[in-house]
Amino acid sequence: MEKLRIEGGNRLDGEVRISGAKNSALPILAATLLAEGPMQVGNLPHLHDITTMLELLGRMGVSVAINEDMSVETVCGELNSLVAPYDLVRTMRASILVLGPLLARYGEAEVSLPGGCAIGSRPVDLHLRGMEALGAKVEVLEGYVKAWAPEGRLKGANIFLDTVTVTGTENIMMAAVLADGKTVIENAAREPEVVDLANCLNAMGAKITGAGTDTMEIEGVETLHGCEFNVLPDRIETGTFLVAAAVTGGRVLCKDTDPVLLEAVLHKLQEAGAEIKTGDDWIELDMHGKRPKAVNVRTAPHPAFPTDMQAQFVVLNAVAEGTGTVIETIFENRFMHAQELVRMGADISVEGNTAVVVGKDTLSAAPVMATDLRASASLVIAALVAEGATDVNRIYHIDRGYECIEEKFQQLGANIRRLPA
Ligand SMILES: CC(=O)N[C@H]1[C@@H](OP(=O)(O)OP(=O)(O)OC[C@H]2O[C@@H](n3ccc(=O)[nH]c3=O)[C@H](O)[C@@H]2O)O[C@H](CO)[C@@H](O)[C@@H]1O
Ligand SMILES: C=C(OP(=O)(O)O)C(=O)O
Repeated sequence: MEKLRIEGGNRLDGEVRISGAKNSALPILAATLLAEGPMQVGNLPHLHDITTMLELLGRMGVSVAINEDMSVETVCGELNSLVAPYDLVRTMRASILVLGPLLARYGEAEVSLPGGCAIGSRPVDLHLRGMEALGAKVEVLEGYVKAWAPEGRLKGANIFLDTVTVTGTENIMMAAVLADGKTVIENAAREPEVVDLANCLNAMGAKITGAGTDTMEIEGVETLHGCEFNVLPDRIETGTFLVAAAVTGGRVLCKDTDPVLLEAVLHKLQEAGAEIKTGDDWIELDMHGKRPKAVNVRTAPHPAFPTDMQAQFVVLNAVAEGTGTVIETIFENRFMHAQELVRMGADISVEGNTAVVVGKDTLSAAPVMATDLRASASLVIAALVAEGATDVNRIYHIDRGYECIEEKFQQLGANIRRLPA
């Protein structure tokens, strides 16, 4: 298995281009199933999850072509399969996002239940209840969700989500766009990726209002057409590079990003002592050689502090001046990085959903194991400041969510390389 070897101690300094957002690209690729006519999706990040989604679409019978500018063109007509099989779904939970579009346009779908993952149980009950509210019949049999629309077309409905769910909101929105009548989703997720998907669907001819608020209204239409759409910048990749620069006392200019997408994160970085400057599509962080100050963080749905940045801030606190408390309210088991960081000399105690992190002057290198995507990112950041050479193992997690991670860090002056299996 490949690993990353990182020699810590270099202060990061430089510019990095931020890629398109994985969590926006995946639902938008799933939405191409709804388009009668060609769709062109640009600013796609070069990631394993994107390849998996394209493979899933291809297996179902969507024609997929990659253009010279790396945008993807899809044409989705007659499909030869309405099944998302286990071998693909098990590597990527976001495969569940084909459920809504398939039901909406083809009246049936069979999607393997996504497996458990290291950050919590992650059920999909709210997705399924949403489909039922829209008139679908849903059965879970032999590990597969089988859903069909007995009348051929789904029917608009009022749906209240008990818990704010990002992919749940996206799945229900994609099911509702072709339904007969109006759907209202209450307690909808407000994440920028939900808004990006709604913008894309509207560009395809959908009638969605209220995206970005907790109440969305969707007036069903008969058909959707193709369009050209560029996915928004990755706010989590942006935040990861900002934290990496901060913990090394360095400076980074993130280009092709959007400061509006990560206000809560920027606010915490300022509280940690970073100087932050922003423009329309860039963010510059400068620590001026200083050590960060510990900050308290509590994750919650957007616009509050994102759970996908929690692990990175645990590392920031681990090397900061003072003690920081990190509370995880979204996933019940998202502190797997804490144990690995402790092996690098961090002082972290986890009780329930709270990690108390006492800042240390320095961390020390140790072989560590990545357990999930953002945990992997946090280990890389820790290795950048640790004394000695750290090997981060099981990096297939990181390749799900970070494009060319070692090249981008090298560009900023880090000593990092990928070692073959
Ligand atoms: C591909 C993608 O966009 N992934 C993101 C998405 O994941 P994902 O959409 O899977 O996360 P959700 O927003 O659905 O999860 C939020 C909470 O709701 C619970 N829940 C969710 C669905 C459901 O049917 N029942 C239920 O109880 C979950 O267990 C969790 O406790 O949002 C998460 C929260 O911002 C991010 O960490 C992920 O990076
Ligand atoms: C948890 C994440 O992704 P996924 O929902 O694809 O597992 C993430 O992006 O941090």
